[in-house]
Amino acid sequence: MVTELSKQFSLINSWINELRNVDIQHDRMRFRRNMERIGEIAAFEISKGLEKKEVEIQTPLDKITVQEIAVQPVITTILRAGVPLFEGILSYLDRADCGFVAAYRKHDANDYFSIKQDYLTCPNIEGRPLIVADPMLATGASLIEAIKDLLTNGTPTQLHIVAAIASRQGVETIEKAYPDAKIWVGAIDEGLTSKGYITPGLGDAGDLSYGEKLQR
Ligand SMILES: O=P(O)(O)OC[C@H]1O[C@H](OP(=O)(O)OP(=O)(O)O)[C@H](O)[C@@H]1O
Ligand SMILES: O=c1cc[nH]c(=O)[nH]1
Repeated sequence: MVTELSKQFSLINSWINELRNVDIQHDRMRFRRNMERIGEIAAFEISKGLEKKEVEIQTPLDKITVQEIAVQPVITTILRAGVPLFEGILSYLDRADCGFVAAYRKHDANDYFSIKQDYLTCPNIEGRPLIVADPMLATGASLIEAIKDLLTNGTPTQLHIVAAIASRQGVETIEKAYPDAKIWVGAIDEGLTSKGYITPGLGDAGDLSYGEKLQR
């Protein structure tokens, strides 16, 4: 199931507009903060579907029985572009555990690329909700590789994928690979270039957050 968070107009539309706008997106602190804000909204939406439990707390005046998250999720991301979106999610789901995957596009002489993954560190996800943050769901190849590896750490109760911008093709690829996943995306764009860039998209999320990388 996919939820496009900007479909119903709200503040999130303005933040996505700023991520895309060439006159604004090079303000790196604002770019990262807008990614974080999308992560915060996604975390809030995800929290509505988390399993709840009843707990009793003591106020200064009385006891009260309230609802709390029953099982804390594990929040994960793909380095490096995913970090600001991840930080936004973690700032709301602030008792979660966290995991990290490093993946990059390795280009060949014809500029075709494959996904190279060389780092995974993640707590046990058995019986817990798993959230995977990846700001740009382009072809979906990075997410598929990352999730495949993450699932070696246990079977989650729920799988949530959070992206700021996704291509229609990327969403369909993930839906096919993980039909039970809940996909939370800021906006879905129709285009994907031959080099795997979302159009109109926003360009390179990692470079805009942290500086232009040297090609490997
Ligand atoms: O859906 P895909 O086609 O796999 O592409 C999406 C990947 O591209 C982005 O990473 P990028 O390589 O831009 O990040 P970096 O700057 O952190 O290397 C993004 O964070 C995804 O991981
Ligand atoms: O459009 C895209 C695709 C992959 N990675 C990005 O940063 N942007």
